[in-house]
Amino acid sequence: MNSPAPGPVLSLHGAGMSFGERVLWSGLDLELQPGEFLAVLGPNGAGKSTLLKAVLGQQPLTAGRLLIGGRDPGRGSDRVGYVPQQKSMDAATPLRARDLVGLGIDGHRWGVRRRSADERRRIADALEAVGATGYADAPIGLLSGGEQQRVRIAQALATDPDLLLCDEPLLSLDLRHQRAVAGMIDRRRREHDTAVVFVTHEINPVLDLVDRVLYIAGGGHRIGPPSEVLTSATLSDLYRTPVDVLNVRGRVVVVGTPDEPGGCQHHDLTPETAAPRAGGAA
Ligand SMILES: Nc1ncnc2c1ncn2[C@@H]1O[C@H](COP(=O)(O)OP(=O)(O)OP(=O)(O)O)[C@@H](O)[C@H]1O
Repeated sequence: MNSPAPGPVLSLHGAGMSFGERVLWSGLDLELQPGEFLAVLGPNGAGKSTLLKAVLGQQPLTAGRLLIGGRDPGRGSDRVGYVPQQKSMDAATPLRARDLVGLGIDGHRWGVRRRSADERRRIADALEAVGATGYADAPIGLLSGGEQQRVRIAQALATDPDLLLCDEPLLSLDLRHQRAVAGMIDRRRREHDTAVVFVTHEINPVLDLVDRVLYIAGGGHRIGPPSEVLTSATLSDLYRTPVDVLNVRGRVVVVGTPDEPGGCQHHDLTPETAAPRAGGAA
């Protein structure tokens, strides 16, 4: 395992992202520590995925500074693992799960080549860590959504990154698989001190794991522990309209956000069991 660089894994200072007149976010200050779990929330189009692209070095900031382990972000950095938004793979995709994980290690190289014993071991270890050894040689397109998601996480972790970026990794998974995927990511950060940036529309399945929430909406943002950000007062202030955050049977439910064309959105932000840590949310 890489020993994590001392100091923050990710730093944003006065960071901003705009497209023309449209400001997605601005004045964003964040220092993410090793092992920290940051959930990024917000309505469609708020700029959550664009934040991940900035961290990946694919979209330059329009203001401020972004550093990964004290360095400028770069494409293909081994320090950053990325689980992209789920797209179902064609059944005819000519790749095995094992090959997809291998691309996490050497995907930047051209051409077919034999892998070293060390690379083969790293691939096998990554698959084992997510419980995917049993289908390592199955064509990726024939795996279920939950199985494919495990393989994507194995791919993102194959280089032993200091920072794991996940874009809606729970999308279209059932409750059991949501728990399994969230648990896998949590175990990783606890055992390897990997910092996690987790973009999601559903905070509930991960609420007990989250250290801080970054909530982006309408060009503004709030950042802090769930109990401070997921409150009626904070979200009403952010949305500049009355928003209620309810605690319903252990779930955080946000009511009244103006994200939908029809007006009020009723949007279930949290999971299924256990009293959430956002205790002040009701
Ligand atoms: N290169 C670009 N040029 C112009 N506009 C862009 C560019 N990249 C993203 N956008 C716009 O920025 C907005 C934010 O996109 P982004 O994908 O970050 O949203 P999101 O918060 O991840 O949304 P969702 O929850 O729907 O996935 C969108 O309206 C998108 O069209």
